[in-house]
Amino acid sequence: MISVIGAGAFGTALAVALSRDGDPVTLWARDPDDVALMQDKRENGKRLAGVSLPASLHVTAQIEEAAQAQTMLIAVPMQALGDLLDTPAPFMGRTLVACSKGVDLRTGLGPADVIARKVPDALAAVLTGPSFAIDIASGLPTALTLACGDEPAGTEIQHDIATPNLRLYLSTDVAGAQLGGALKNVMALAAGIAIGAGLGESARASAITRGFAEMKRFADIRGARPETLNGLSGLGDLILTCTSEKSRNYRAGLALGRGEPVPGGTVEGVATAHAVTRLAAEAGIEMPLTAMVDALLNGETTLPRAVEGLLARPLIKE
Ligand SMILES: NC(=O)C1=CN([C@@H]2O[C@H](COP(=O)(O)OP(=O)(O)OC[C@H]3O[C@@H](n4cnc5c(N)ncnc54)[C@H](OP(=O)(O)O)[C@@H]3O)[C@@H](O)[C@H]2O)C=CC1
Ligand SMILES: O=C(CO)COP(=O)(O)O
Repeated sequence: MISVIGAGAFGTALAVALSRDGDPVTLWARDPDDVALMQDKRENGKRLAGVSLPASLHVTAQIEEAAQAQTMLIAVPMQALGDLLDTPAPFMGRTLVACSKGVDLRTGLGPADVIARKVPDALAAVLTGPSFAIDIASGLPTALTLACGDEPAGTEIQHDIATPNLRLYLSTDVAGAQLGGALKNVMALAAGIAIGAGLGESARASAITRGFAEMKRFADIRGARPETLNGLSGLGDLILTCTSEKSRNYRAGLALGRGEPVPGGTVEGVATAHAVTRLAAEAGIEMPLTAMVDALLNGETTLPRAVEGLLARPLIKE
């Protein structure tokens, strides 16, 4: 049996997709009132309105019920993951599949690393790649990366989670998979800024391409394999998120570029830009786009100054 921890848009979408064919799935939400409403309406009106919850999907606010599953997909925002696992009992000895995309501000770790640190006896894996919650919930074809350091165990998880419309590719590069998903959100902010500020689609294409170079540079120093960044978890998700207004990170970038307030809610790239700017500086590598996004978000620069600074950088080899 599978359970999903966190009934946001993504957790709900995964739970719907995995239970659609009648398989029992438990979805855990922290708020009992939300759970009562979901049970009553058979819909998560707060986070994924318009999608019916299949009959075999059980919603609960009791973490012990979710812990009856051997495989638990954890889909809470990145900055909430560490706190959630501070009560490790329900998660011990389980297979924990991290679905968050980001870098933990406090530790600089990715989601699988946070799991490994907080629940050392669990088997940690990462599910990531190009996938809007609504696409998954609607049963549209989606291909994702399932990364697990233990290849035989990863193969089992891959087969447990895959559905006819949710195709999973296996990787053993956990570091690369979790970084691709985190860093592409920062680049989606940059791409949105370019369009929002009226810099044009050519500028956005440059931001995506040079952003990808930054992603690979950072991933390299964190021990990721280059081919992982070229796959679904890196390039695949970068393309999706930098080109679609369904992305919250891209929309936040659009707002920033237009000089409007950045919308609230789960915009993972904001904290990731901050964490990665610090980590890159400590490691002595250049990440100019990431640093620009972070500085703009923090009000440390203005858009004209940021663009001028990027264009005035020394001319280098590609
Ligand atoms: N939406 C998408 O298309 C995709 C999202 N993701 C990733 O999934 C993660 C979650 O995103 P998403 O589902 O969209 O976010 P949402 O904003 O839709 O929902 C966040 C959910 O997390 C819950 N939550 C927040 N803090 C805690 C906490 N401390 N303990 C328990 N639950 C908590 C919220 O509960 P409450 O309602 O009570 O506040 C809410 O149910 C992110 O890292 C995101 O990058 C990955 C792929 C696609
Ligand atoms: O990760 C996602 C798609 O793969 C969702 O992107 P946003 O968090 O920007 O909405």
